[in-house]
Amino acid sequence: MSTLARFADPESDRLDGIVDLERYPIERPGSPEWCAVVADARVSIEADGCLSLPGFLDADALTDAHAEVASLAGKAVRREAWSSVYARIELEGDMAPDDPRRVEVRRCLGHVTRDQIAPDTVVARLYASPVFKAFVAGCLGLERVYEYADPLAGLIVTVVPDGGELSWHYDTNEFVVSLMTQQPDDGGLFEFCPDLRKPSDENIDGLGRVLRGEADELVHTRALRPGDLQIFRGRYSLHRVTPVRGEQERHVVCLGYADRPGVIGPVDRTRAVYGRVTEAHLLAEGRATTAAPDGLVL
Ligand SMILES: O=C(O)CCC(=O)C(=O)O
Ligand SMILES: [Fe+2]
Repeated sequence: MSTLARFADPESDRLDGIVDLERYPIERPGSPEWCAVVADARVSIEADGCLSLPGFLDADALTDAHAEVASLAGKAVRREAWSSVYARIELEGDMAPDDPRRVEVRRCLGHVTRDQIAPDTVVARLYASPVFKAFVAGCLGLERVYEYADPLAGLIVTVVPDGGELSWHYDTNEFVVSLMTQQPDDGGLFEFCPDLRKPSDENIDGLGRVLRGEADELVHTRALRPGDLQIFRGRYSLHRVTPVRGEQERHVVCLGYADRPGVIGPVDRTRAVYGRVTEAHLLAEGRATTAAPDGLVL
């Protein structure tokens, strides 16, 4: 498809040429084939909060996505920073130094943010596609999902170089769909503790046990491969990317969605994680900064 044709309709319903539709026939929401794929997906997501769909991308789309993401990743600044699992410095003021909510863990990676990703790239087209959103909603048992309104974090590439990692954390938005475009030589595994926190229950004890390495039985591991899609409840399941080793960086695209419109990351967290904020973050700052509708730290 020509670049102009793609730009003309960034919300095109067509997923052919992006998704391997023979393996995952999801282009007609509600059809018997769609319902069968979604029913299987729900079983996995209910089992441990994380669904993996191997070989989701069409082979040519994966070649394009790999090249597009690698070119963007070349421009991403690698930053090392330490922060709590919430990265909410404003909330830590009165807590004891050994409170699990303020224990600092290491992040060392680069980010390509949504404002740097052109709308005609494979990943941006997938992200905005109404058919794809209907599929994600179906897998999660929801009527619909909304694009995460955060102008930086809504669509993001994590670029993890040799020696880099993304330690334990919770996300602000409910669901992340991740898509690997480049696998590292070694390491870079995705680890998660399904539903470690639940609406109205931060589970501080469980958090402390995981941070102290005393809860291996709660930790699940997934090794993604290029072209695989993963759907994951990152707001409730503590998760991390283990250290990467070797020359080849790890490139993963995170397509963020929420269960309601207008979700945007808080200013302090956005600054801690991405090193900058936008006007939209500053404008949203007047809203509640400590709790979301589910009673958890935003
Ligand atoms: O790179 C990944 O697999 C996950 C990234 C992640 O958890 C995040 O960016 O919040
Ligand atoms: Fe995350």
